Formats: sequence, structure tokens, C-alpha cells
Amino acid sequence: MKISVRTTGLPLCRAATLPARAVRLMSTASHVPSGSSSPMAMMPPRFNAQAAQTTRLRVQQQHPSPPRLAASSTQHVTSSQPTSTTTTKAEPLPTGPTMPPGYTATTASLPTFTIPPVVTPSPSNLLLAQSIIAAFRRDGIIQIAQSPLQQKLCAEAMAASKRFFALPPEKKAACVDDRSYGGYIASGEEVTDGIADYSEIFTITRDHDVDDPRVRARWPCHGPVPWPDVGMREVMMRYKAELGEEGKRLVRLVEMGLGVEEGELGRWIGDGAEGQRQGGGGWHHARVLRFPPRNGTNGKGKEGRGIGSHTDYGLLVISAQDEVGGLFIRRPSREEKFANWERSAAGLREEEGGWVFVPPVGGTHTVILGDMMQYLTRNYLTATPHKVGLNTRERFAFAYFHEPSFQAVLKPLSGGVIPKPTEEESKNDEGVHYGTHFTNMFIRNYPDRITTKRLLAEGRYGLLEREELRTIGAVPAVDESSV
Ligand SMILES: O=C(O)CCC(=O)C(=O)O
Ligand SMILES: [Fe+2]
Repeated sequence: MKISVRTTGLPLCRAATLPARAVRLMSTASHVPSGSSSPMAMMPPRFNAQAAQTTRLRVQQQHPSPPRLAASSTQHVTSSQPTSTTTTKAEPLPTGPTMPPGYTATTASLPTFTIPPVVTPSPSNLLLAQSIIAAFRRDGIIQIAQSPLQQKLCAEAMAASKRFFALPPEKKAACVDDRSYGGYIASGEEVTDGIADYSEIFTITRDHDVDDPRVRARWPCHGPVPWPDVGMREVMMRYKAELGEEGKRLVRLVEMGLGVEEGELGRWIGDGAEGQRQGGGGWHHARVLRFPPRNGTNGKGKEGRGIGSHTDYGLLVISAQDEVGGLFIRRPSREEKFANWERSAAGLREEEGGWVFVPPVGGTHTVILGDMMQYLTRNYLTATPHKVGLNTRERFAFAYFHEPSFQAVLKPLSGGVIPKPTEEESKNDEGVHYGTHFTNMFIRNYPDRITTKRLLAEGRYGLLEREELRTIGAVPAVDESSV
């Protein structure tokens, strides 16, 4: 039986041309079918290796000491244990994916999983599901092939993103709403662990009409997305909806891989028939991201930092990045215990060792895990700490967050491989209300945003305690006097 795992990419370069300071790769491809753990497993198809190599040699001659270093010019795939770490001191080459300068990390070489269009409980899908769980536990991240439709939608979304971020600052700044956290976040506005990030973002929250009863009832974070134009809305919503379908398939695979009953995880999203009937559904949202080049910042953020280290909040994060490179993750480790819904994981270990650079690979998405996946699986799967560094060129990325219902009060799963609760845990576990976790995180990230100010000024936060906000699919009875 063969599971759908492949590696993507073209040969990098021959051993004879290895630079003296060749960077060692951390191979994470231990279960890839033989032959595919080739040293060249990581290059995106559009990378012209020979040209880059020529450029490198030319540049070295011009600047003999110290040699310029292309972090991605890596020839050795080793065992799954990282054997050495790269520090990019010199400027990376202007082509191909490179690790941002000034960072220290090993470089991942991830196998690429292919997700079937429909996840039936076949033996091969079960094997695939178990391999995905094993990869999450080993690497904290998986890489999945984009379908031709996803490639098209992703390209369209990236083009729309570039058009949006190229707008004049005042046009972008007008895309804000004081009820939802949707819309524009300027470079230097988002805060991670109390320090400004340089990322420039357009957030796509659930897009509620102003007449929606939840908006009229002033539920925290519920409101419209302030789109700049219909064109951007259409492109982004198509891509987001398609990633929502991918998210559902992944949720089903995670259930299978964990050995829990069908729907055990999906029911927190409101994906089941009852949730759908009640207008439930996950609090799925997305971020369209631009990172300025490190020498093109506005002085408001932390030098060289795109986004500080953090974990994301929900279940799964499906991301696409362009060819520039900037994402780093931490692998799961028994020594590191994060539980972001209890105590902030923002900023943790940011300056320490142990980071893994995730090089862009054309035609793929990556998937990492969020806080609620960790909580629901009693730490069997853990949220993936990650951060983004600024590179020498601007970088564009797209992150889709597949989330529980805003109204879900989650309780850990049981059965399969889920660890049994300790006596203490069974007594004290009151569950986690996802809407409260999400609201806390957005207040923390955007302390000065009009949305935060209105939310607090109007006492909206207190509504999070209400029964209707804690019951998946419940809709408020609108009190006209409060509108
Ligand atoms: O830029 C990326 O690849 C990741 C962005 C990210 O971590 C986020 O939007 O939360
Ligand atoms: Fe993130």
C-alpha cells in the first residue's frame, strides 16, 4: 500500500560545486519512500539553481571575505536530527528562497502530502492520516500539495494582495471597522509580546452584514470586513472558501489519525448537521500579509522582525508564501510547554536557539497547529510556535485559520490516542470558550485599534459570558433598544 507523500522540487546543484560552508539540512523526510529523500528535495520549481550558483561564485570573487552565503544553497540531507545550524550573517543572494539575514536556524526539508479530494475511511487514507499525525508530532508542520484549483486561487490572491498593498496609505488606512477586527493593519501596528511587528496585514474575519442579529446585539468581534473593493473580496473569499474545504478534509484526517470517532473534532467547528442547521460553522479567518524588506521599514517595529514568536489560536493554519522566505517554526519538544490560552506564549524563545527555517516550496501549502488543537488533544498535538523575519526583499504570504465556532466551549477529546485526564484535570477542566480566547488575543495584539476601544468602552467583553455566546449556533434575540 502506498501513501500519497512526495517531495517537490528540482536538483539544487552537484556535489562538485559545494561551497566550503555548505549548510546542513535538517531532514524531516524519514518516512518518505526511498529515493525521494534526495538532497534536492526542497527547491521550488521556478528556482534556477545553476544561475544562482553562478551568481554566488561571481559575488564571492567580488567580495572574497566574508563570502556571501545563500542559506538555501544546501546540499546535505541528514538524519531527522538537526546536525548543525546556520547563521546568516552576510546578505543572501537576490534570487531563490533564502533565510532572512541575522537569523540562526536549521532548515527544514519537508515531505509533501497529497490530500485526497474526499476523505473516505479507506486503509490508505488511514495510513495517510497516521503519517500526518506522526509528522505533526515530529516536525510541528506539514507540507501539502496544492491542487490545480488551489494553485490558481492562490496566484490570484497573491496578485490581489500586491494590488492592495500598493494602494496609497490613506486608502488602506480607511479599510477598518470598529466592530470586527477585519481590514487593514499598518506596518508597526500589530503588537507581539508588547513589541511592534513590521508585518502589514489585511485580516479577513467572518464577514457579517451590519443587519446580522449578532452584530446588532453587539457581540464582540462580530461585524463586516471593510473591503477596499468588490474585486478583492471576490478573489479572497474564493480562496478562503477553498481552504475551508481543505481544512475540513484535514480535520477528518486528524480525527482518523488520532483514532477518535468521526465528528469528535468537527463538532466544535459546527460542521455537523446540527451546527450547520443552526448557522454554526467555524470562526475561520485569514490574513493577507506583506513584509517590507529589512532596509525599507518605517522605524516603528523591532528591527529585522516581521512577526514575533507566537502560536496561533485555533485548530489548523494553512499557509502559502511567495519565494522570498521568512517563516521559522519550533518543533514540538517535551522541554517546552506552551499553553497560550492560559499564559501568553507570545515572544517566547524568540531569541533562543532551536528555530527551524521553512523554505518556500512552489505548489504547496504548509499546515501548522493552533492552541485549540493542543487543548483538545491534551497536548498529544501541540500548537506550533513560529515567527517571521524580514528578508532583503519584500515578502507576501497568506494564512488561513481553520477555527472552532466562536461560541464553542471546548472540552478535550477522548478515545484513540488522546491521553487520559489526570484526576486533577477531570475535576478542574471547565473547558475553553473559543470566543473569549480569540477576543483576548485580538485585544492583546491591537490595544490601540478602534475595535478594541469600542469593545471595551461599550462593555461588549462582558457579553462573552452569556449563554447564547456559549452555545454553538445560537442566535441572539435582538433588543431594539440596545441598537
Ligand atoms: O508569514 C507567514 O508565513 C506566517 C504569518 C503568521 O504567522 C500569522 O499570520 O499569524
Ligand atoms: Fe501565526
